[in-house]
Amino acid sequence: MTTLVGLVGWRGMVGSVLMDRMTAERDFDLIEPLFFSTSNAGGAAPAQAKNEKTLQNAYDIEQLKRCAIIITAQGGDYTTEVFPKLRAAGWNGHWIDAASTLRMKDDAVIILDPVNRPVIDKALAAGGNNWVGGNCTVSCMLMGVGALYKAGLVEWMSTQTYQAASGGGAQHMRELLTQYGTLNAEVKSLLDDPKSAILEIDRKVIAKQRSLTEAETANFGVPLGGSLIPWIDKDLGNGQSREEWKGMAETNKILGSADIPVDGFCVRVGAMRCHSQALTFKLKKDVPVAEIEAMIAADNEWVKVVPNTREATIRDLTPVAVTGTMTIPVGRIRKLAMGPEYVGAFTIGDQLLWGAAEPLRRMLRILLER
Ligand SMILES: NC(=O)C1=CN([C@@H]2O[C@H](COP(=O)(O)OP(=O)(O)OC[C@H]3O[C@@H](n4cnc5c(N)ncnc54)[C@H](OP(=O)(O)O)[C@@H]3O)[C@@H](O)[C@H]2O)C=CC1
Ligand SMILES: N[C@@H](CC(=O)OP(=O)(O)O)C(=O)O
Repeated sequence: MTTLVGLVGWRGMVGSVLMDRMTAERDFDLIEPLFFSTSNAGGAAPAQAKNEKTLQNAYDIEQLKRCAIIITAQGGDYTTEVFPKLRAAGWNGHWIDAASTLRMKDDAVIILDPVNRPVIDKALAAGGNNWVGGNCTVSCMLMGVGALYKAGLVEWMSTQTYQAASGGGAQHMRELLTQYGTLNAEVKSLLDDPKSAILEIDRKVIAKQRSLTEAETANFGVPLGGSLIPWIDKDLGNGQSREEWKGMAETNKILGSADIPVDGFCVRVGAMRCHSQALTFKLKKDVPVAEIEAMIAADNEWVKVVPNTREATIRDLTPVAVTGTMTIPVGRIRKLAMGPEYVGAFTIGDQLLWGAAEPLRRMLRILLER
């Protein structure tokens, strides 16, 4: 009998990327999907539906209990409300989740199988059934430079991120683009005149940015278009943002390692859906750059080492080059001035693909192929 797989959050931004990837990889050929909705129970399920063509109520525990596997990209509030009720009702199926709610629970594994398949297999053998996608920045980083961790070479790592608007959700992407449009409109006539003074344009742009209304900055709280925001997620009260805290906590949990120090600054920039990051490694020993490049390149089929030249970097190591692709480029790999064990690198990933949707559908495949 085909496995009944519940899909919750399938029409959201992460869910839509997940549906596209599942369709492209023919995952639906292997399952009987049961689609849920928090807002439109009784409505029509999407085209991928087979026998069950009606949307079920995503809060109906009895309907959820029918599923052997549930994949949710509905968000943390949904997980907080539904997951405990479902387990309390005796459901022992597999829960695959994009939200961060359950990530650090002892009985949950952060799934990123090209990096931590042994951790997943060990949990499966022990009867584990809670599988949670990692933070997008952490997942994209480990897809790129996981080889150095696997080889036990990393003494510590510092990361400075350049995170896209999509990390906040669909409304944040819209807000960013609207701001860009507003700023452009403000100086359009001056831009059209090649003889206009650039400092006049600059003065008008900054005046507009500073006078954006509450409605125009409702999602980010401050202007992002033409600016940046060096704080992502909650304030932990110790000087660190929650996004920065995830770097070390999740990296170590994914790897099943002891506490390798990972820290740095997480910054929101005006990119659309690719998270970029500059990494500084202190390695445990001096390893030649060519060896580091070879290790990284051989780690998985998606990572791509970009030669550390201007031409290759500006062509292949940008959000514009990477968006919508599964490729994780790692470039700018070089020894730093601090000493032979200090290595710098720059990496980028589509935060909706490897950062959110892809690890979920790959976990589904792992469960189906057992
Ligand atoms: N955005 C990101 O970068 C990442 C997000 N995540 C996790 O995934 C969760 C979902 O994020 P995201 O996909 O951005 O959230 P969305 O807001 O795009 O979607 C969440 C839900 O909102 C409902 N919804 C209401 N109006 C609409 C509409 N007009 N279009 C589509 N859906 C609508 C849908 O539920 P319904 O069909 O039931 O009405 C949908 O499943 C997050 O809360 C987070 O936990 C994880 C990693 C990265
Ligand atoms: N916090 C990330 C997006 C995200 O959803 O992260 P998490 O899955 O850890 O809550 C960002 O804003 O870029």
